Amino acid sequence: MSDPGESPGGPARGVLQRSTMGGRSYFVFVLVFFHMCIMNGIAQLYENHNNGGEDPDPRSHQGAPDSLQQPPLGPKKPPLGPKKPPLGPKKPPLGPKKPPLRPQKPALGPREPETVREFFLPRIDGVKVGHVQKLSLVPDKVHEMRTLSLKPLLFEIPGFLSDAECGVVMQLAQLKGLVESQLMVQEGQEELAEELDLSPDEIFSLLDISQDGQLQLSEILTHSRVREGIWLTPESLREIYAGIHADKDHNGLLSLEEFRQLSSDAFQRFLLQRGVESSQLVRNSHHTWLEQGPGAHPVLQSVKQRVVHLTQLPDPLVDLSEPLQVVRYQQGGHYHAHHDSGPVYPETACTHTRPAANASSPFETSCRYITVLFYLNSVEGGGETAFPVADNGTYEEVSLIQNDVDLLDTRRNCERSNLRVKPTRGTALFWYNYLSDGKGWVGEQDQYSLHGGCVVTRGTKWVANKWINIDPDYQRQVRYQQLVSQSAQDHKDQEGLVSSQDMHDAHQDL
Ligand SMILES: O=C(O)CCC(=O)C(=O)O
Ligand SMILES: [Fe+2]
Repeated sequence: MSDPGESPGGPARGVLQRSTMGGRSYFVFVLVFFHMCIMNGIAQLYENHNNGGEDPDPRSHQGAPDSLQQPPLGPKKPPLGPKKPPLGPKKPPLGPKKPPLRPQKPALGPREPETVREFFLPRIDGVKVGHVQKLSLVPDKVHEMRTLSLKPLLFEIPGFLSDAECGVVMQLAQLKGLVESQLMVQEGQEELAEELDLSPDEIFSLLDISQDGQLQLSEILTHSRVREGIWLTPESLREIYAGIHADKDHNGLLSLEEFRQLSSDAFQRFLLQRGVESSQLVRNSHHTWLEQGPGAHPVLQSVKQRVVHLTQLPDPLVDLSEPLQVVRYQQGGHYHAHHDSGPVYPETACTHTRPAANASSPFETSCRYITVLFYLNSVEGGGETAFPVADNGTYEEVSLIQNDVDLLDTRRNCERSNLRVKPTRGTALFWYNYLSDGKGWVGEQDQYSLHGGCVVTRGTKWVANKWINIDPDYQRQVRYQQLVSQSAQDHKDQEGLVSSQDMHDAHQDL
């Protein structure tokens, strides 16, 4: 499954308003349950945890960081590269296994219609779990980067940030102000639901994975762990069943007959009236965003530059990514397991390249190719980052919840995760949310990159996320960068600052 932390359930208020009686009510129920079940399997898969209603930050709702949404595109962003030196020489050595920045061009398969790829994303070789590579990220210091898993490709770099830098980032975040990371009621999925045209029997059949004519709790939860932003557990689902008299024969299962009789009014009313504590949400934290471009605090700029070196990506890709997200969990805080970015489908639009998209798409995700997670403090108790299925032999969605044990539940089952990283101040984790497509670009989502923040049992936990946004659609990424560069250029030209040669040189990196 993809990120459970985003608007999977959908439009409680809208549905309540619309639900009347009889056939209409039934139809609405179908929509509601479709939300619960199918939209989580589809729409949610398309989006990432910060799109949709959980995140009150406007840049999350609308997709892109403020600086990327404002036309013209680039005032806050540095120009894309007219003056940049070639990519290779300025990168620090990463040890013997460093992949070439411009490997031999692989066969491209079906010929691409517009431009041939001229750029190949570097991808660091993990070699094997436990492998250590030396990095020179800053002068006079050698960092060690240890491979923690190959699925996902995940590394740990102790001391990536100094104690003082961690302090500055936390202070800047506090100065800016943190907001709750999750809104209760998710908006914006109603129209999507109305486009759906499935009968209750069809929905039932889709949910009934084992095809035994009964819906088990795990079959419901596999498709929808989240309702109204609330993390559903087997217990809470039983409570809902009891509250709306769904399970008439009290056998813990929903038959088709029981399923057909469910009323959406009752279901919605139960959830909304029950009242919710923050511990029952998908995510229980506060966060803010810090820009890292020119004019930002030197520490933030320096961290960004270090990320460029770490990832070996060209500056523009990092510059045009989301700002730094700083997150604070208070005692009792958590973040259930999720993917930072959604899977790739032809219809998927990336938030950051939306200005360069040809057509509007109903599905949007942040397209976070890489996550760099910084621990800004060492946590007194709990708060580990869990990777439930890291290096698992297989990834099976249905195996994530078995016998009432939900591996994605970081409040209860973190200790069952394949990998847990204890927060240590200054350490950075770094992983790829996507595989390579084998042709030097972004491939499939790496399902093994599921991760979450375990409940903080003592003290406060501070982390920061640097997400590197890259569009799996190479052409769209190129178009977007050209657009940004052109926009920045237009600005400069108006001010008489640059020559046409500079314009010509733009985007040589991509
Ligand atoms: O808090 C953690 O350890 C993980 C945070 C995370 O996954 C996120 O913010 O996306
Ligand atoms: Fe995450």
